[in-house]
Amino acid sequence: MADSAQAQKLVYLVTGGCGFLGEHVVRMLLQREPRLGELRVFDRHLGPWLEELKTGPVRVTAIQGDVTQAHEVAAAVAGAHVVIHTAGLVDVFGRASPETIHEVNVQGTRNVIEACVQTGTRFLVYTSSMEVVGPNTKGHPFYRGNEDTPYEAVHRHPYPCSKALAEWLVLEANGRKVRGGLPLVTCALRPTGIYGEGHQIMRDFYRQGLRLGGWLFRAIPASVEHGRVYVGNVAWMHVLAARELEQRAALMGGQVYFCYDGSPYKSYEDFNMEFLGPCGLRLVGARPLLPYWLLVFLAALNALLQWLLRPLVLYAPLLNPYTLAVANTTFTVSTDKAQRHFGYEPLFSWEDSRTRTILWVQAATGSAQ
Ligand SMILES: NC(=O)C1=CN([C@@H]2O[C@H](COP(=O)(O)OP(=O)(O)OC[C@H]3O[C@@H](n4cnc5c(N)ncnc54)[C@H](O)[C@@H]3O)[C@@H](O)[C@H]2O)C=CC1
Ligand SMILES: C[C@@H](CO)CCC[C@@H](C)[C@H]1CC[C@H]2[C@@H]3[C@H](O)CC4=CC(=O)CC[C@]4(C)[C@H]3CC[C@]12C
Repeated sequence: MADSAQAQKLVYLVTGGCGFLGEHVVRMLLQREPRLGELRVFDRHLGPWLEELKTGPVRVTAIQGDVTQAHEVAAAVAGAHVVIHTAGLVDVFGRASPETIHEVNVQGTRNVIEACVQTGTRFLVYTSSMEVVGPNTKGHPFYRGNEDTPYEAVHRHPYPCSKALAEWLVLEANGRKVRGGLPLVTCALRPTGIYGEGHQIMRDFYRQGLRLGGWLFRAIPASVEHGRVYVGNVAWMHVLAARELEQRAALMGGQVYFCYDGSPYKSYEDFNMEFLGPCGLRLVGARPLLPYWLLVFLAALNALLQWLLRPLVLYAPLLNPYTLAVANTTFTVSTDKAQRHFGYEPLFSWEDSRTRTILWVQAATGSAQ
C-alpha cells in the first residue's frame, strides 16, 4: 500500500515559478496536487518566499537558471514527469529589445521542448497568451470568441510575435518521441489579461491614481470590453491541465485553451475600478476625456521619446501605440473547451477573486485601514 502510494509521486517543474502567475501555480500545486512528490521551481530570479515552502511535506527545489541556456534547462528538466512552462518576458512597453524577447520566449521554449525530448519528460503545459490571437494590427474586435472563432491574427509587436511562435513550437512538438520512445503530450493555455495578487500593472495604476489626488481619468470608451481572468483560476487551470494530460492525451494533446472564469466583461479601466474603487480611487468621466486622436498622438510621442532617450535612459511609459491599440480593441472570450476537455471549473468565484485582489492592493500599497 505504502509502496504504491510512493510510486505515484510525481516530479513537477515550473519554469518562471517566481513570477506573478508562476508563484500562484507553485502554491496551487502544493495545495491541490496530491500526487506531487517534488516541485522544482526554475527562475532567473528566485523569490525569498520559496524558503517557507521548503518546510512542508513536498520537496521543493529552487533552481536559479535561465531558459535561454539549454544546458541549465536540460539539467532542471531531467527526471521531471511534468513541465509547466510559464517563464517568459512579458514586455509590451519597450523595456527589452525585440531580440531579447525572442530569445527568452521563443528560444527558451525551444530549449524546454528539446530538454523534454532528450531527458524523457512526456507532459508539457505551456502558458501562451490571448495575444497569440489578437487584438490584431487592424483593431478588429474579438467579441465573446472561442478557440475556433475565425480571426485574422496579424502581429508586428515582438511580444505577440514571440508568443505565437512559441505556442506553435509547443503544439508542433506534440507527439514527438521522447527518450524511451513514448510520445510527448503538449497543450497551450491562453490567458486573457490576468489580474489578482501580485499584478504589478494594477499597482502602478493605483500609485498613479494616488499621485493624481485619488483620480484616474477615463481614456478608453466604456464600450470596449476586455477579457480578464483571475490569477488563481489561471493557476488552477494549469494544475488541472497538467494532471489530466496523461489520461486524456489523445483529446488534449496539441490543443489550445483560452483561460476563462466568471470575471465580468468590462473595459480595461472599468474593470480595474472594481478593485481600485474600494481602495479610494475614482474614475473621472463617463466618456473619454481626451479625443482619441490626441491619445494616438501622445502614444506616438512616447514612442518617439523612448527612441530618442534610449542612449541615455530607459523611458517606458504605459501608453504607447501598441498598448493603446490593445486597450482600445474589444477582446473577450466565451468558451467551455477546458471544461469539456479536462473538467475545468473556476476554483474562485468572481466575488472571491475581487475580494482577494482588493485586499492585496490595499496591503501592497499600505492603504489598508
Ligand atoms: N500577465 C498577463 O496578463 C499575461 C501573461 N501571460 C503569460 O504568462 C506567463 C507569466 O507571465 P507573468 O507572470 O505575468 O510575468 P512575470 O514577469 O511576472 O513572470 C515571468 C517569470 O519568468 C521569469 N523569467 C523571465 N525570463 C526568464 C529566463 N530567461 N529564464 C528563466 N526565467 C525567466 C521571470 O523572472 C519571472 O519570474 C508569461 O509566459 C506570459 O507571456 C499570458 C497572458 C496574460
Ligand atoms: C491607454 C491607457 C489608459 O488608461 C491604458 C493602458 C492599459 C495597457 C497598459 C493594458 C491594456 C491591455 C493590457 C494587455 C492585455 O491585458 C493583454 C496582455 C496579455 C499578455 O500576455 C501580456 C500582457 C498584456 C499585453 C496586457 C499588457 C497591458 C495592457 C496593454
